[in-house]
Amino acid sequence: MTTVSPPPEALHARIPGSKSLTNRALLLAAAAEGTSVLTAPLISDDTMAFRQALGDLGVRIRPSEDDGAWQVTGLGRGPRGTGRIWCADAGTAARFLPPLAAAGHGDFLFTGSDQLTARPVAPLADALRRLGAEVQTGPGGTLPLRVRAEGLDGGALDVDSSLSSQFLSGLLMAAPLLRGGLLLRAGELVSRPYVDMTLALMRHFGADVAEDAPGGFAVRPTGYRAADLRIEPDASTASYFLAAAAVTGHTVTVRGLGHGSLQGDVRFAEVLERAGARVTRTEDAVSVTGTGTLRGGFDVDMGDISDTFMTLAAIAPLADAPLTIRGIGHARLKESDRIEAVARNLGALGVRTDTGRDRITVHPGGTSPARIACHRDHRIAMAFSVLNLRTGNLTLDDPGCVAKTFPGFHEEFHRLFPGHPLPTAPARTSA
Ligand SMILES: O=C(O)C1=C[C@@H](OP(=O)(O)O)[C@@H](O)[C@H](O)C1
Ligand SMILES: C=C(OP(=O)(O)O)C(=O)O
Repeated sequence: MTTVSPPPEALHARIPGSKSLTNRALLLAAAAEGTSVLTAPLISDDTMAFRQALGDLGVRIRPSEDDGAWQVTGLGRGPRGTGRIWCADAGTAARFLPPLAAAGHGDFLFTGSDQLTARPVAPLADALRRLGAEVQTGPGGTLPLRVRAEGLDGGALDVDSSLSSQFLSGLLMAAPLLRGGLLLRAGELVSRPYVDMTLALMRHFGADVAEDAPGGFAVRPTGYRAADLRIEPDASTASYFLAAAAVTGHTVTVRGLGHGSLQGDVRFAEVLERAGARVTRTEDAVSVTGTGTLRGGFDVDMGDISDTFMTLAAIAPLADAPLTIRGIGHARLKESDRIEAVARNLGALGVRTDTGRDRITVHPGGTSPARIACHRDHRIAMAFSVLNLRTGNLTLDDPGCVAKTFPGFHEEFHRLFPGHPLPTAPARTSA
């Protein structure tokens, strides 16, 4: 990757804030002593659900005087009380909030949509039980999850992080509130860059956390102190705009995602580079320029950046040779079984795919018109919108599902690429 200035003719994509940074910052500010200001937070279904849930746990969050920033007045401890907390579709809420509640005092019932209820929380429930909280889950270790707690002493714990890194992130963020701190050991760990993001934000809010050995974390019982944070644009969302550059031959620049980004998904640009696109990164921005063709014939492990695998898989039929994406077994446990959902949708277009437990191979070709089944999964809607810039013959069965992370996706995509149709009904917006 070269580090020269982005080309002057670039289309500038206006990418909203990172969901993962917004929800972490909300939680850490909520647990901190004092008032924190979060600038440029994401406003979408997932972050509004998280914000509402913290409000229900007694945290005061209000708009600041200027520019849509949020002022969060922290509790300086875990929450106290009794109540039912709605997590909607947000995996981050279901996996980050129960450990915070367990570090507080009371009786909390976490519930969510049918989609979220189908996703696992058992490893988190087990970990909280071993720490001394009283925890019940629904059938098969899913939501609803009930936590009764009188604070936690802490100790040492192995955490099963093979299905999702969110269990580890949730426990890590609660750890400074435990009476004796916490030693956490993750065995097989998926989505590692999200854990690094967790550690960086915990330190920003004053925590003392060290990685003593690979996958072994020591957290001291310091609590948190308030801190201000500007939220970076969402790198997973940026992937659709950068991929659009790659397949259309335009240059797209995203400001705010430069060298120092805290998000692993910025590395999606490197995958596009392997596929033949020109990529530049500066201190402040990433730019991708398409070359008109997409190079296939390679095999890439996207286990660390699996939210972006569908962005590549959806455009892979345009490549000049088959493409294999590996390491993505955990993507079967997200808003949809993403390997299956991508394979079926590509199949409907006439594209050949081979799938395995944790991989997919996409073969070139196929241009039949199709109605894409979104499975209420925002990333399917956004990924196939990129392919449609080239094929022009796809429709989405649920364009509004983009609201989970980017309610204004269709408008911004249309602004940059007028060939992208605006949906007749606007996306649901919870703001
Ligand atoms: O911690 C986070 O903010 C996230 C972690 C990832 O989940 P997994 O760890 O389940 O892969 C990612 O897919 C999700 O969108 C956000
Ligand atoms: C998997 C995702 O979300 P979450 O796990 O936070 O619900 C996602 O946004 O792709």
